[in-house]
Amino acid sequence: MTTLAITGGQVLLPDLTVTRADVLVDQDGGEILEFGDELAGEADDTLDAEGSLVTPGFVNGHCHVAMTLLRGHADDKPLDAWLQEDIWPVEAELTADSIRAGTELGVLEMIKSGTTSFADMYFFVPTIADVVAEAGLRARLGHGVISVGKDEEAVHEDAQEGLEVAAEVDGMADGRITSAFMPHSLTTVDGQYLSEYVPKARDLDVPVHYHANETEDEVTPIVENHGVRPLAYAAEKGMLESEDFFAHGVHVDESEIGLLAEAGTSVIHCPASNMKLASGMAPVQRMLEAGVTVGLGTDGAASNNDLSMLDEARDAAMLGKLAADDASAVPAEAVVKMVTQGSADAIGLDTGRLEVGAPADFAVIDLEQPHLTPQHDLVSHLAYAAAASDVRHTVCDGQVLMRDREVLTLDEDAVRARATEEAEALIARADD
Ligand SMILES: CSC[C@H]1O[C@@H](n2cnc3c(O)ncnc32)[C@H](O)[C@@H]1O
Ligand SMILES: [Zn+2]
Repeated sequence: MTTLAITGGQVLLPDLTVTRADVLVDQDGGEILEFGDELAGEADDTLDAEGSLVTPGFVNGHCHVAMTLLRGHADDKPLDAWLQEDIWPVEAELTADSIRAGTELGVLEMIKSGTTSFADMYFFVPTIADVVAEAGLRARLGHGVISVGKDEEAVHEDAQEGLEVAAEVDGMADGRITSAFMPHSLTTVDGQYLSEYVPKARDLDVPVHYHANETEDEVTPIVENHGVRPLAYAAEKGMLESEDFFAHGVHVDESEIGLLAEAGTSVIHCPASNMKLASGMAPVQRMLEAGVTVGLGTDGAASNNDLSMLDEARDAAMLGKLAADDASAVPAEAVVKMVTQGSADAIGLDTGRLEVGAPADFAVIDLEQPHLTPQHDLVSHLAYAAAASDVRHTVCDGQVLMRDREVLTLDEDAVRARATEEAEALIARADD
């Protein structure tokens, strides 16, 4: 057995207490073996965590990772105009090479900011899976299916691709990659296709992931055309199972919160995207009180505009208070849970907690920084003060992906150069 010891740090436990301990990891099995003192002598390799906080690797519950190529391309518009005028015309020009370059850039940013797992809905998914496998992360991946603007044959091809891709990538990279069927949203995929293809996803035994209740404009047509709120409509379409998860949940009413709590369907809250597109404020405190599993996601880098889950945690706490008009709402403990166990549970990955036998996924945060001094409460620091650049080491499945801020699985300069080149070529094709 090959082992790794993370030594000298303070460790964040699942109950959000912090304890001084070394952590011993089985790198072959990718799991935590032991917490204790002086474990360096027992290990083949060590990672120094003196003056640092050892936390579970962060889990990004909703992303479109290759959208890093569109970061800063189109800002300051609401969702519909942004997608239709700026984003979709450029995405029509994406190639496998651009997706590879954008995904490499996105996973590089994730590793540098302590994210070890993510859920992703996009195009050219086998290429995304290759990059995830090489970079060493965990991910639940799916092809985004859209019916609007397509003839019937094209929609069937798209939905079929969604199923085939889910079957193809599930279990790749020694099980670090899993999949889902991913219809884009309740308004961009016509009901007849949801009725036909969601049961086929059940036959594959994969969850369903989609966008829902993001803007008022998305709620109104469903109420008008189907006579029910969007999540009741989702339930009619079989998309409200306990393994399913959807992004946003901004405009949900009490009846829908009740449906979610009963069904066990999870919500991925994306506060930065919701603020930037002015979509609204999700009732996160209400959903938590009702027992809904809430995770956190960045959404794509074009509506955020970064992939840092520490930023997302702080945004969730701040926005949650504003939404509830209550400073005690969505406290530090809640967002630290959301960015670890909450997102992991929501997207159905067995990670997000540091205990013996759990997957060896870590972010190690350097606490010896002015903005993290003094250290009254490390959970408070994680929620409100720590930044992506404080992440020292990142470990996923027992493998060191970043050591002392050097990413070991990707060549940072080459990734940035390729992404710059591919992003410029993509925009040029779209402008032609
Ligand atoms: C069909 S692949 C995914 C699709 O979703 C688009 N997208 C990015 N951000 C959002 C958002 O906040 N709401 C809805 N759709 C979004 C992305 O550009 C892809 O086209
Ligand atoms: Zn999204």
